[in-house]
Amino acid sequence: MSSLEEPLGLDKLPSMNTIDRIQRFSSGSCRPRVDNLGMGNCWIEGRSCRTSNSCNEDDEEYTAETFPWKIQTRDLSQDDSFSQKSLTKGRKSMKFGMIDDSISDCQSSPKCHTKDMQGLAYKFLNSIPKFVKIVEVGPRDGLQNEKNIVPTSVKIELIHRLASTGLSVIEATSFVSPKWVPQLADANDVMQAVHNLRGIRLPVLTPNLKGFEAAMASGAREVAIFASASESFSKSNINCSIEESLIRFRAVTRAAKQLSIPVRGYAFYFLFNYFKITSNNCASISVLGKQYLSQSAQVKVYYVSCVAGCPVEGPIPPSKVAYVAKELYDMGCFEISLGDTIGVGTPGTVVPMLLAVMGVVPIDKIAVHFHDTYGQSLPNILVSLQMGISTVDSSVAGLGGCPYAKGASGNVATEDVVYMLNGLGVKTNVDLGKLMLAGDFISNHLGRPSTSKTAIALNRVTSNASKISY
Ligand SMILES: CC(C)(COP(=O)([O-])OP(=O)([O-])OC[C@H]1O[C@@H](n2cnc3c(N)ncnc32)[C@H](O)[C@@H]1OP(=O)([O-])[O-])[C@@H](O)C(=O)NCCC(=O)NCCSC(=O)C[C@@](C)(O)CC(=O)[O-]
Repeated sequence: MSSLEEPLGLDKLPSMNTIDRIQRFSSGSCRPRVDNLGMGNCWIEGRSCRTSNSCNEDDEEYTAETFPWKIQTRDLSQDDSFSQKSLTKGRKSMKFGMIDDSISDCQSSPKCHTKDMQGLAYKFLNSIPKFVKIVEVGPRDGLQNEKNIVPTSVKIELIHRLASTGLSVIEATSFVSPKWVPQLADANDVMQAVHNLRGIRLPVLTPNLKGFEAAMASGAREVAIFASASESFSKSNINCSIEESLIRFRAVTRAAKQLSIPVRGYAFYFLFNYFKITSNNCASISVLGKQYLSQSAQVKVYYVSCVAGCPVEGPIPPSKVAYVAKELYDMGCFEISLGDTIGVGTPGTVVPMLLAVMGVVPIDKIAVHFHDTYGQSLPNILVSLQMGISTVDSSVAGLGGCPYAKGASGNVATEDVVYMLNGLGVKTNVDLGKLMLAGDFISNHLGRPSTSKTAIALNRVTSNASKISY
């Protein structure tokens, strides 16, 4: 029998459809409900009732304490008096949390306190989209940095498994120079094998017209271009300046438009990149005091995070990211994915960056793409959702750890994103169990454990359950 500290099994995970509950309460009516949280089978004005005509007053305390946002009896977004109070009177108001110490005036009266606390929770959760599109980038961003070549057949199997989970977008590969990214040299073979998958979008990266033409020949029907917000790193990643890259990308978007091919744009804002530098200019490159050495002796490949700003150009302002994002949007990209490539961003830096981009690109065209090197992806995603972003990039099993840069890890794990969204009552259409099978498949092939904490916890439950002797 698993003890209390064991994680819940897949079939027992709480699936609070919080957003629906809040809206349901504001109508004040009671509706019978099947509730796997044991929260009673009917709610009136946020109180858990056994039947629709006998609400048990005692439950209110239990509910208020455990799920303060559930006792929502009015739609606060219309109630200016409350929002004005929490917005204006608070001395320590947080930008998006509206936490201020005027709430403490309510401490003495439970009624007032409960209502204010419900209001805060409502404000934290109400702006979160009801549906989030997950863009799975594991087969491309996840695998591109793998040192050992993954067989084409394994890449194809991974895409098929991901396609069975309910994911609607799976980034399949890149049509880039095999000298730069040997792992994806089999791009054509992969796309020939999967391009006919039904009901799934399979975008591929194309840095220039050559890549675009190769992608079209392979059967690809959607492409992605990728620009950086800092000169020096544009040169290291795609061997040209930002402006030159934009010229190249305009040629790709023009060609794509003629064939009605949708183009996604990536804008890197915390640049993760690599300089191919000879030893004599190593000294100038050491941001964060760390230098990551490549495996190859003859060329030192340094991975430099420019979170503290570009070692050459200094801080990269969000306005620069907004400039690149707007250029990509204006040339016809249907969506702009903002990439925190080595995961150094925090909610404190993500918010101003998103505000800058939201000033020039419609919010429903913005996606966020977080790597989890510093464990900041989920808080960064949550704050993005609270700002209204509804497209999140992620990588099954958290693939993408860079074999050259010690400590640099992959994208946020898709399993962890789905678990958090399920818990928030946000729909994704992704089956977590099937997703974990895909993650197990690729992790077993790579010979290393998944970095998804959700997968690790749930797999532990399954293995414990299988050990229980009956
Ligand atoms: C862009 C180039 C090709 C320019 O590279 P270049 O050297 O400037 O290009 P070139 O025109 O001089 O060509 C050099 C060689 O590459 C060939 N070539 C030229 N273009 C292509 C192509 N499309 N596909 C295949 N081959 C190509 C070309 O034919 C030539 O072959 P050679 O004559 O030497 O035999 C090179 O810099 C490159 O491939 N870079 C790789 C960029 C890359 O894939 N980076 C990783 C993806 S971005 C990313 O991961 C970040 C993101 C998006 O995930 C967001 C985030 O995580 O934050």
